[in-house]
Amino acid sequence: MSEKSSQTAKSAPKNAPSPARKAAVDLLDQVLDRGRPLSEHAAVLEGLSPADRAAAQRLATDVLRGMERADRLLQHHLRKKPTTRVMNILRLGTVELCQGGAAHGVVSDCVNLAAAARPTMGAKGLVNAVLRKMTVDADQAWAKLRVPRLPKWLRGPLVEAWGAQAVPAMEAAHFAGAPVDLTAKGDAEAVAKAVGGDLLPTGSIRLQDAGQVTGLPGYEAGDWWVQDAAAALPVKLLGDITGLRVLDMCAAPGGKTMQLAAASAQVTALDLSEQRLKRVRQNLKRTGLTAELVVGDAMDHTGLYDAVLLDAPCSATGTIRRHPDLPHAHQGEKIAELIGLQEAMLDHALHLLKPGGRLVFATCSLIPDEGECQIEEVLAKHSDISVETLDFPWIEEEWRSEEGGLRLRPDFWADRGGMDGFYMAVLRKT
Ligand SMILES: C[S@@+](CC[C@H](N)C(=O)[O-])C[C@H]1O[C@@H](n2cnc3c(N)ncnc32)[C@H](O)[C@@H]1O
Repeated sequence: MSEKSSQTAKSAPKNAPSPARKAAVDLLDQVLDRGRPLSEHAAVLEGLSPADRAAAQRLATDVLRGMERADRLLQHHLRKKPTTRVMNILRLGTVELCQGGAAHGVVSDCVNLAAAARPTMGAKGLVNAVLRKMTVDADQAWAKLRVPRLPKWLRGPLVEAWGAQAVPAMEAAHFAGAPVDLTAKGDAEAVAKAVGGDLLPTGSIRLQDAGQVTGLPGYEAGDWWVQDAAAALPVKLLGDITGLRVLDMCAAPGGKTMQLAAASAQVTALDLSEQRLKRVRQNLKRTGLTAELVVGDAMDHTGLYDAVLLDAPCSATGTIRRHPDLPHAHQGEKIAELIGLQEAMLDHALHLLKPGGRLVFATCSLIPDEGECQIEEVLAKHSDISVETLDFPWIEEEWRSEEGGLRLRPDFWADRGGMDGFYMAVLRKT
């Protein structure tokens, strides 16, 4: 942890654990004990300094990424498995020590963390003894362990869909984490220069080591927003949309709404969640872009549009690089329901298209039932719908899927730092 993020700890009573480590373990408890994703725990981070908040999130995601390795190392030193909270303190200490954390600071703070609460107080000695052993050579053992695997509920279907070679490559991408990608409101080359990033072939700007993004040039002026390079492609597939009426059917937090507005479309941004739509409003304000915002259920929405973007709710399994909590927080029990919702939304979205209008269907999922299969079903059901041929110079042949869409995977662009998993296709009403 950085000096800055432990400042609060310095002013705290002697032996108080650092707020960032305590919050990191609280976050891990929520994910691993209660099955709730990290995005739902804003309350855990309340009252922390921005530096501690960032450190807590980074520590929790590092532990979730490396948990399989940490558990393998820990099992050699534990006769029986301790409570989840004690285990999470041990996981945090192990991951930090194996990734270059300062031995004394990490061990003593994890001991303080155990001592700070009644339910874990009795495990203080255990935490001390186990983590001290880890300081000897656990980092070398760590480096020799295999890349952590996805849990079985997800690994099985992915091996079936993409093959036994592809999945380890995806797991390596998940373990490596993700760089920060930006989408420029205007001149992408100028933004790349200003922030010192690389301009990707698809027009996004990539920063391998971004630091605090709000401190980057052009943030206040709203010259760009953070958006994975793959997530920026569905809107690009619409080409020139100047002056067209476009419905962004599931808009929040608004990355694609801003792209549509920046491309001079007349945008209606719809979302079921009033809370999440507030983020769209803030994003539009910062970037000086305009869209009509509507809170409502996509299934009740009426109107006729030149184009509809349906970035549907999905399993989000394509975003595990950034959200390593996802495969741990649940077992995929909601996926069948999501597939049904996507199908119903697709059908409804087609009714909102003018004749000749186009619909982009996208999901940040690696599961074909939430991508390719949805398009195959639409084509089988609707004789007036066809798949548009995608003809952009930045499309790589490897991305094309049989039914005419694009399949993006985290193991693609491995030499550049990967991309989120996504599916997208453009349909036309004839
Ligand atoms: C994948 S996210 C959209 C991301 C967004 N397009 C972007 O690029 O920032 C899916 C969104 O669908 C919204 N949603 C879920 N069910 C909905 C419904 N029935 N009608 C409208 N929006 C819905 C969720 O609130 C969520 O914001």
